[in-house]
Amino acid sequence: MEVFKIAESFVSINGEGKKAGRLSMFIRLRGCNLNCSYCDTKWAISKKGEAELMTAAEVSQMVKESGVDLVTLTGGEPLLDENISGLIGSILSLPKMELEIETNGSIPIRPWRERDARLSMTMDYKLPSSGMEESMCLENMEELKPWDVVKFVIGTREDLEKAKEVIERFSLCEKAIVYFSPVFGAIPPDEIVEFMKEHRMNKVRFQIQIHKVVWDPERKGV
Ligand SMILES: C[S@@+](CC[C@H](N)C(=O)[O-])C[C@H]1O[C@@H](n2cnc3c(N)ncnc32)[C@H](O)[C@@H]1O
Ligand SMILES: Nc1nc2[nH]cc(C(=O)O)c2c(=O)[nH]1
Ligand code: SF4
Ligand SMILES: [Mg+2]
Repeated sequence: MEVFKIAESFVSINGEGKKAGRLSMFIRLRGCNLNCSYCDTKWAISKKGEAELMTAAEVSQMVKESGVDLVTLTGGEPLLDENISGLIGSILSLPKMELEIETNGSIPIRPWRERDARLSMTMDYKLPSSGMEESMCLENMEELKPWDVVKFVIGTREDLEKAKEVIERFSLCEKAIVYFSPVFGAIPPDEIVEFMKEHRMNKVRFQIQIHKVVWDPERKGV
């Protein structure tokens, strides 16, 4: 029986993406293949370290008992787990359950594309200030569905220019929902809005991580 390394699980309001503001059950898997300069979850990058080992059936039972109707599968990098299909299937077998997967843009999303509109991807494009841009899997740009999100987490002016270039090169606003979000505390948020105004980026949405405003930004489990 496959087990998953759950670094933490909790119910909170969703602080990011198109379902922001709604209650969600967060399931954070351990282990990541990248090491973004700004990562706010560095403690979960290593495969080692504290984790609860749970089967897909145990996770879906926990979700069912939680009473929420949305799951955010995050990490670390959730798509790194070779058995992740089993966990996705198990969560989606719960009636009316919605599932969003936070993924870093370096892993092909194709294997999970044919499933169900209840499954959406929130996929990052890692910009220069992350130090991880060369790991981006550009084939993913052709796999996006209209209900997916592409998120640009922006730390510098150079990041803004690069995000604009990538949006135009892959016509991203025609393919998915596009967000700009500041690296928390790294760039004045109004600089991002001014850039959007200057370039009339009518289809890009601006977002700040809500949970970092509601709680101490360093706090885990929220
Ligand atoms: C911790 S990551 C886990 C999922 C996956 N590894 C990824 O990078 O998408 C979840 C989201 O938090 C964002 N994030 C991490 N650190 C951040 C920070 N300091 N400020 C803003 N967003 C951040 C990431 O860019 C990603 O969109
Ligand atoms: N409240 C809250 N919302 C979130 N949305 C995405 C998160 C993540 O770490 O992937 C996250 C998180 O860590 N907390
Ligand atoms: S890919 Fe996600 S979890 Fe991994 S280092 Fe970057 S932000 Fe952190
Ligand atoms: Mg987070």
